[in-house]
Amino acid sequence: MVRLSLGTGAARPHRARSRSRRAQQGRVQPSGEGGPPPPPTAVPMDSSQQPTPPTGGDPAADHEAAELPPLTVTQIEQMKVESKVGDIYRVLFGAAPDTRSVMLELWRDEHIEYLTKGLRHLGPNFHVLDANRPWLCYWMVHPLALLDEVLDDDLEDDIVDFLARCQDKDGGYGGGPGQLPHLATTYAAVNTLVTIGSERALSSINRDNLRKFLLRVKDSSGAFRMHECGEIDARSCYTAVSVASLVNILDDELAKGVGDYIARCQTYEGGIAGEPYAEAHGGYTFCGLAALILLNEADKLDLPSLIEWVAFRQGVECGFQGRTNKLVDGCYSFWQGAAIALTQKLMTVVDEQLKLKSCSSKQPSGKDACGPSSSEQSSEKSSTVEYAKFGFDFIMRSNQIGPLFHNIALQQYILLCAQVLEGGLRDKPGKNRDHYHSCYCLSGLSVSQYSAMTDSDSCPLPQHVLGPYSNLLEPIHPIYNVVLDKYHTAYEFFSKE
Ligand SMILES: CC(C)=CCC/C(C)=C/CC/C(C)=C/COP(=O)(O)OP(=O)(O)O
Ligand SMILES: [Zn+2]
Repeated sequence: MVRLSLGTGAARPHRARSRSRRAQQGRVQPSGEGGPPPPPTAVPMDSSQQPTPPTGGDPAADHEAAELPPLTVTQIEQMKVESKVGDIYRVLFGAAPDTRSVMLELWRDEHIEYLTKGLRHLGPNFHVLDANRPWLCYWMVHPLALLDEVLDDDLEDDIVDFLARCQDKDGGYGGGPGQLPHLATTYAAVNTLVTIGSERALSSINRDNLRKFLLRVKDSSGAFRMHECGEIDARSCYTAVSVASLVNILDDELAKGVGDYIARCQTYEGGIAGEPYAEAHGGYTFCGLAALILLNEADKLDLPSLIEWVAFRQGVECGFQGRTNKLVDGCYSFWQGAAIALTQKLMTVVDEQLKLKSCSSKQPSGKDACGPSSSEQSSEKSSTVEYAKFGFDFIMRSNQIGPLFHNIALQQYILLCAQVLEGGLRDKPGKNRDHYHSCYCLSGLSVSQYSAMTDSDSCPLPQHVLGPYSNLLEPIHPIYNVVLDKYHTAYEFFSKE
């Protein structure tokens, strides 16, 4: 096994940590409206149990004063009574909650420590995931960026060097040095490099070769294979389109036929399956919708039925399930949460489709009565399309409607059920933490915190951030799942080329 040696580079003075604009605004006391949502009814509750008694002391005493939101004991007690957080916690963990759980606090320092330690020990500790090492980089680098944690320069350089060794001489990235290039690890490597964001990181991506690799894995149907002779699914289409769009190499040749393949993956339930005639799943629903937006072909989907399917995947436990009749899982906070958040900017298409639906239900020749469908209009698109602009324009667009899921309830699931006290996040209570779930639970938390805002990078109001305002994460570009500031840097960088 080739070992990734991290943290061994020559020491350089560290950059000053620059907290973001949002973090600099400091903590804001949550307003009354900002309290936790109503209790999730499916979590079994013992009605004979009273909320946890007051601790009797100053809840701030355990923590540095500067690190605490200005909540009084009475306010915390009131929150406990209103939200039954104490009850839920006791049922889940069989113990009285600590103050930070009751306050629904994001355990930032613990998560940062867990993720940073993981990055520093990437070589020897993860040999079981030897074919996934760019993923491991992404699953740690991205949540650290969400937490606004700046990596040491030498660590960043080591990651850039390692990913350069995973880059195939003929394009694309393998799971480790010398491994076959694969679309999933290519996506993970490109997103990691964009998140690092330095000139060195961005210029290490060989775009000409990446385009050749993408053409090699493009099937005659238009869809993509995960690797040469590999499988085709909605995930391979998304990862190909996402990296091509991000590094500004997406063109008609790469785009041709992908949208039609993805549209064929939408099922009778409304969600998107991995392949035509398979079962709708949150992971593929995100992939399919995100890819279609990057291709400016979201109107090829039946969006009202997609929205309905995703919205009903949020369970009484407050988290999302990945498919019908399955258990909720923290990682779907992103796959389902981001999919439905994306539709908040697609309401014009949704309205048009609803109008067409009502026309065609009134008269079979609804097409004549209502004019051409948006799909018919989209086939008239010009052939000199600036594809990278679709990702850019989409994020600059305002949300046309508020959240179509319970954004506060989702935050409650992540903070109360998915967080591990020692740092890291997980699928659900009883499961172990891991870097994949840490990445996607925090990505989902960010999406839900910003979902009530009209503009994607404006600061959410305190009532949209469950728990102390210091829980607020960096916003992401939800199509690529990279932190928004990092996306803008990459967009500028690759627009110049
Ligand atoms: C960018 C990229 C690579 C995206 C991948 C998207 C993604 C998460 C797809 C899910 C794949 C899948 C069928 C999981 C089911 O697992 P399961 O049966 O263990 O879980 P379930 O019970 O929750 O359905
Ligand atoms: Zn999961």
